[in-house]
Amino acid sequence: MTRLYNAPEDFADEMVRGFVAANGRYVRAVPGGVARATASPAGEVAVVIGGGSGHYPAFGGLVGPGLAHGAAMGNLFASPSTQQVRSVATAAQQGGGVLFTYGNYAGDVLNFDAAQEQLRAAGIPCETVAVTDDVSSAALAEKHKRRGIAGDLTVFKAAGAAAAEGYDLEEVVRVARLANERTRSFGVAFTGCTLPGAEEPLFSVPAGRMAVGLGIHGESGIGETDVPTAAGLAELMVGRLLEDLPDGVATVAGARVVPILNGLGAVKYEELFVVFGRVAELLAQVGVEVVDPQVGEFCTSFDMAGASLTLFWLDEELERLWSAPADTPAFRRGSVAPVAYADTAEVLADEVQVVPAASDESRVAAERLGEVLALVRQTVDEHVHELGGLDSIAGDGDHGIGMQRGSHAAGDAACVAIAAGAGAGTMLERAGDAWSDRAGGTSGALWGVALRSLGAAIGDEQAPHAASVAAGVAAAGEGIRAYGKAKVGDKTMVDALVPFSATLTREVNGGASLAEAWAVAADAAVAAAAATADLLPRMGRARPHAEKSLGTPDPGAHSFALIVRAVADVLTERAGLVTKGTTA
Ligand SMILES: Nc1ncnc2c1ncn2[C@@H]1O[C@H](COP(=O)(O)OP(=O)(O)O)[C@@H](O)[C@H]1O
Ligand SMILES: O=C(COP(=O)(O)O)[C@@H](O)CO
Repeated sequence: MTRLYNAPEDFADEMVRGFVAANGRYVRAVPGGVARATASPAGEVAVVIGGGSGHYPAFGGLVGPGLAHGAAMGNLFASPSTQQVRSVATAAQQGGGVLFTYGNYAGDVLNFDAAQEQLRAAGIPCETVAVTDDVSSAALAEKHKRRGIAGDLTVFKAAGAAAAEGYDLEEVVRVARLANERTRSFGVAFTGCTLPGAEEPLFSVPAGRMAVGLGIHGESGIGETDVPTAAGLAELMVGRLLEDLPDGVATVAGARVVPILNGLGAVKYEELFVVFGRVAELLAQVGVEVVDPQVGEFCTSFDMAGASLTLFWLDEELERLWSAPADTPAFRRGSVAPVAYADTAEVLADEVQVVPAASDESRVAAERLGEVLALVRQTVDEHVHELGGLDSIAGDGDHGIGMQRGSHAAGDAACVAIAAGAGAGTMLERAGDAWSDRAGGTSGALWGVALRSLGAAIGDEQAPHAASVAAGVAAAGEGIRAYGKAKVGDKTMVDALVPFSATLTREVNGGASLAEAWAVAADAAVAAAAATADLLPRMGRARPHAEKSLGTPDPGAHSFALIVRAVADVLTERAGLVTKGTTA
């Protein structure tokens, strides 16, 4: 149970504020997360980490000399948005380029990759290493599909130390890849976590049973077994990790390894020490030389009761980098040389956004579309718990709160744009920016793409009409597919969007009004979303838990269908909004 919060939707923002207030010696707040409070040498490579909130000390707690230069801090269990990542990297970079490193999750990959493209276009060299240490999330042959869990730390630390030693970007990337290749983790859970404001944990494990192969977002394990003794758990974890040796480790005897026994939130340090006693014995029995073991909390999942073991297989260079000094809120070793505080006076003035000229009819249409966005927000509010519940079956339970944050931000941005005299196209583009910026995660990025594509197709000249709306929806669909790379049948929102768009275009081309065409298309989306219950997910968070999701519709397809259905009802009701063929 997460007991202490104000409004649940404000939890992540308030957490960051308090974290900065408590750690001003290490970090300063920047839009989107935190950057080092201390100055770094000009030309040093900046290591920028990040991810969703709810995993402290990942990610903000690992910012400081010898480790990360900045952390993009997303909403609870949702990746930071592209804007957040770009903004933190811009604040953290020192002229030597940027390494992005983070756990390998769909939302993080989408948003960090997009930020990387934007930074490169702005002339800032930028590379990425996604951490893939969780052996339970994919077979060794598909290591690139594995998730990042507590092994994030070894990669961040190696990269941060290399940057501090003056390695250039290419060399920092090499070291981060090597550390990732030589890091393996495996975890278990006894209970799921409960998000602030939620009444139920994201999953539960029957009494006396243990989920094996945990995820750090309240995803249940890949399998289940009886709860073993502490020694039995140590044997399970060490045994599993010794089956998955990294390339370059031919034999375990004589290998030097940093073990990290990580508590997920509700397992006590004393319990971890009991487990670790047996871990150390088992490693010694096979001839592993334990170096600088770590027992504590390094990547958590709120109040989840669980533990993971990471083995970091050192070579000479990695051992030197691991042992190098670091000074961050949550990870300290050795003593770092005294550092001055960063001069932040010049940083990050808000961009002034000028509203482009628009025709009168487009401005009137913007007001009507603003009402539609208010309806989207209301629809999401009414279904927020249902969406979270669907997402908790095989995902991370955040789809409701992510959609809520995004739709509220889009509605607010629409009001600001309308008040500033924006046309319909600009208003939708601003709403899309706000949606993706505030929601983060996969669906936030994709709804941002959708609204921006729709806005670009509609423009600020003419009032939207049935044909331009159908073309805009088709452009939104193409944008989402190009960005997210999902195909029909992968069990994503694309499964509802594609039939919706195809039906809308067909009906409009056949002469239906927008209201008539939208209603038929919404029926198609609702049916297609329901039919995703029979599919196995091939993309996103639900993929490692594919079988669990059978029988449950995809959350993103379902929310899409709810929204287009609600819009259909309003369009039909207010048919005055739409005139056949030409005027919306
Ligand atoms: N590659 C993708 N393309 C399109 N939609 C996707 C993709 N990956 C995931 N989704 C959609 O995103 C939904 C999950 O959204 P959300 O929970 O908000 O994001 P996250 O999984 O990042 O926390 C899924 O139910 C699915 O519909
Ligand atoms: O959940 C996280 C990001 O992944 P999504 O794919 O957006 O859910 C985050 O907590 C780990 O970075």
